[in-house]
Amino acid sequence: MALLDLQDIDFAYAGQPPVLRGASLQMRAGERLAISGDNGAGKSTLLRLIVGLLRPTRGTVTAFGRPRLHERDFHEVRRRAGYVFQDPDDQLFCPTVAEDIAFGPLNLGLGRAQASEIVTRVLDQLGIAPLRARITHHLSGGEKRLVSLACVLAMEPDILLLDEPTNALDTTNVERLTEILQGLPQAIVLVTHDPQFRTRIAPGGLRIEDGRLIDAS
Ligand SMILES: Nc1ncnc2c1ncn2[C@@H]1O[C@H](COP(=O)(O)OP(=O)(O)OP(=O)(O)O)[C@@H](O)[C@H]1O
Repeated sequence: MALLDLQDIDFAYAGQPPVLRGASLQMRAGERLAISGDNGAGKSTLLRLIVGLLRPTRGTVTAFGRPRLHERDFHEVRRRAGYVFQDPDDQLFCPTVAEDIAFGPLNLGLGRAQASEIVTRVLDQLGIAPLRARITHHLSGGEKRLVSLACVLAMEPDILLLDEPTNALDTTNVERLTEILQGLPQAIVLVTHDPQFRTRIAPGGLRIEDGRLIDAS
């Protein structure tokens, strides 16, 4: 079964020319796929369509074996597809790092103690345990990005949707992130402008050109 199956997607923002025109992609469990394309080509738009933050004007989004049409269909998709936004300030909204990471698990109905264990685990996994009690708003750009990833990993998603995850990271943290992602079992859709990072995470790739996804490998 494909985790994701997008068929012939058209999309335009209101009053704008089309961004996507007949875009299709399939992803299977554990697969890694890089999406490249010029600035404004529609990469972030494609990720938003996958999780239902936007709806196509034509074409179908099938995720985890089911067609997804209505808002209620996308609740499960957002739980199982961990989306790390391009801008961490769109992702982080709690006063402290620990609260931000615990938010998703608590929302799923886990108890305080269990959520706290998850916070410890993902902070350790990303090597950012000292950030636990920090005020999110005061973190550096790179720290925020790692905390965004921690929030998503805390939900144990089946697939990660990563929008420019190396933005604002120094060389050491890019290296650490590369090793972490290489070691994860999840499928990954990776949007990045960094060719070296792309090659190490997702050798196979697609490129958005004129609204279509074409083979870039
Ligand atoms: N909310 C919006 N309303 C109107 N137009 C938008 C909106 N969001 C994005 N766009 C436009 O849609 C096009 C695709 O944007 P998108 O953010 O998907 O590109 P991208 O490939 O992710 O670009 P980048 O590499 O610069 O991040 C761009 O021309 C952008 O200006």
